[in-house]
Amino acid sequence: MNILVINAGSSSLKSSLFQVVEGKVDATPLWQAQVDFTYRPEETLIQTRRRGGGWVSFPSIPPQAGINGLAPLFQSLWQGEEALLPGAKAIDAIGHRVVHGGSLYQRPTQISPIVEQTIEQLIPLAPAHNPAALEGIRLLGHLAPGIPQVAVFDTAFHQQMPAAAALYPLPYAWAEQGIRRYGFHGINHEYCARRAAELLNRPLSELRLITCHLGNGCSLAAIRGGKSVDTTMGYTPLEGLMMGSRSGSVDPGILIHQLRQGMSVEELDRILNRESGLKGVSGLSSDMRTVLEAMEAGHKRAELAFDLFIHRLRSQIGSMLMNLDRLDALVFSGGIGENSAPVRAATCADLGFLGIQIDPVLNAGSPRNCDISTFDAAVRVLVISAQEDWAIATACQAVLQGE
Ligand SMILES: Nc1ncnc2c1ncn2[C@@H]1O[C@H](COP(=O)(O)OP(=O)(O)O)[C@@H](O)[C@H]1O
Ligand SMILES: CC(=O)OP(=O)(O)O
Ligand SMILES: [Mg+2]
Repeated sequence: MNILVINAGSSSLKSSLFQVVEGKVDATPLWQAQVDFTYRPEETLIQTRRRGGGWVSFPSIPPQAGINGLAPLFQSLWQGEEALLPGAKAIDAIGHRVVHGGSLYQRPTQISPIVEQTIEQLIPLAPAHNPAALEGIRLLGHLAPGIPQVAVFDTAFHQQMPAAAALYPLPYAWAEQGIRRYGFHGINHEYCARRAAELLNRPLSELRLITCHLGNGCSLAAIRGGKSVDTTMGYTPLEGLMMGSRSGSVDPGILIHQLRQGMSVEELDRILNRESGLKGVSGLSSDMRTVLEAMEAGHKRAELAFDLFIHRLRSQIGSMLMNLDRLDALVFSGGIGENSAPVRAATCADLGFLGIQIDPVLNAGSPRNCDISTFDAAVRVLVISAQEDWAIATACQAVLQGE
């Protein structure tokens, strides 16, 4: 069985082709692609890699062509001399990451016209994400007709959160209209919880975890016995932590003020989603690497952006902690969580009173899927590589096998 995964984001797309071997999705994909639509104004960066090989460039497309312009990339899998598969029919299933599934979808779901319609209806709640997922679903439906497609929702893992965590203190009628906290990055929070249980060699059912997904979008989850009991993102992926270019939570009074001053809704949306966070405060970039480099070179606003990021991260870890009766492990994942020793060190600094203490040598040593806490710390601190694509393929396999 071959499963193609499409993980479409607002400005990038990741894709992987997995093989099911002896009933399990093989962790190493046969093929991977990374597409960056923001690489240059006139050029999309497309790179592909086959199992065992290095990244190679694939002919670029104009960024305005968007996901539809990627038809040759996907077709290259089953067409031409270099094709990996004998025809599109050799793909047994296509799995898509869909960021917002609303209240309807609590588990991965095979895509039908109704599911597609719902994803479309949810665009206002995830305007930077759901349109890309839809474009991917439609493109593959066209390129590989008849192959089952499965939507794996980032919201699904948080659907069981208790009402006190899932609702806002707003008029209850709003909650009845669906204005409630959904939470996101569930695919990776759930994966991290399972992987943490493996690394700790303990049953997931008895673990109390806080998972930190720190990528371009950032969120935390408090996980009790494998279930999400609270998370920092809410109705949209704008709530919660400070992110690359998103503000995270701010006083809604500020938004009312700006609207009263005449700012348009579109402008406010753009500023909160694209011009805030690390980018807005540093004035430099939404990329943590750039912020860290500038900080080392003495750039004051980069330092301020970093300090704000850490302050909010620590505050919200504290908030997640209060949903648990103890903490077994704090998990770092996502591009920042996996790669930035300074972020992990600053997040865990002086938390010995909570039983959190990391080993500076282990932390600095490019940890991958391992424990970086000191040997006697009560709380384990783990670094876990996000494997969203593999998790999507695994969910996709389960749906097709009727599990
Ligand atoms: N070595 C590193 N040090 C600090 N930050 C890093 C490092 N490598 C990647 N990052 C950061 O990870 C973020 C992107 O995370 P990623 O999970 O890849 O994004 P996405 O949410 O788009 O999947 C960027 O802010 C990037 O700067
Ligand atoms: C939901 C979300 O914020 O996703 P990403 O981190 O990929 O932007
Ligand atoms: Mg991501």
